[in-house]
Amino acid sequence: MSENTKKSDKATVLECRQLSSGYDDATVIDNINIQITEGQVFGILGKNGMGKSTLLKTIMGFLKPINGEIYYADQPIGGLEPQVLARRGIAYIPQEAAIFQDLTVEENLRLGLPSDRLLPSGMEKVAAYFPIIPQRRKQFAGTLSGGEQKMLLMARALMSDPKLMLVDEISEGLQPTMVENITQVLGQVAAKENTSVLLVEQNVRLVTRVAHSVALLEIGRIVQEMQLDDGADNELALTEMMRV
Ligand SMILES: Nc1ncnc2c1ncn2[C@@H]1O[C@H](COP(=O)(O)OP(=O)(O)OP(=O)(O)O)[C@@H](O)[C@H]1O
Repeated sequence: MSENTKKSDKATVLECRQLSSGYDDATVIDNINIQITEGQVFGILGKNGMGKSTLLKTIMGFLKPINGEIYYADQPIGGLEPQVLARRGIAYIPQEAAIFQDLTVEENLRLGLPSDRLLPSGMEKVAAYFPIIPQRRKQFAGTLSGGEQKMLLMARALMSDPKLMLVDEISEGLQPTMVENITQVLGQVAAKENTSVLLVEQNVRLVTRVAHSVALLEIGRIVQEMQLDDGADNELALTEMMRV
């Protein structure tokens, strides 16, 4: 049975068809085709400047596609505003720590919710993945460590019960133990909540540990795509590919 046949029993959550995007006249991502099913973790590996953030910003509506289409839950979403997509269940975790430093952890979390009434159940959900977050609810977010700030970003995304999470280089600048923790949470979220995750990264180890499929992005184009087989030495193979 081909991989495509195997994938077809799960609903497609995100599909990019011949997607191109960029800034002003400069095309940065070019003719991208990806398909992500429910509960699937899809990793995109690429070095600096290859277009990883541009791809996520385009899917999230911060940039308008130059060409091609984006479908989310079978509906075209290309060009819709980020807040519309957030309400429909897409959570975006940007590369920069986009938290409000002068607000408490709890106040930051509230901002991700349509109503304060959802805070207790949201906090309960977050506690299962990041116990430290409820413990620090009264602490100013700006006083959290870099890793804890990334946890807060993920916690805020999780509280909105997303169907799809777009995660931009979450491992950047983090200690290996923190990367390990976040990797485990991403895997658990996909498995338990059936959330799909599109992860763009330079960290081959993280992607190999958690992703079901991986694509290699080079200068805005996907040059290789593979399913990650359990047991195979995917980390070594992907590290070699990244080096080329
Ligand atoms: N606002 C912008 N205006 C013009 N060009 C931009 C802008 N942001 C990014 N670029 C260019 O687009 C290309 C891809 O950048 P992008 O940030 O998508 O790459 P990346 O793979 O996420 O890299 P990194 O890992 O360094 O964040 C780069 O050449 C970059 O200089």
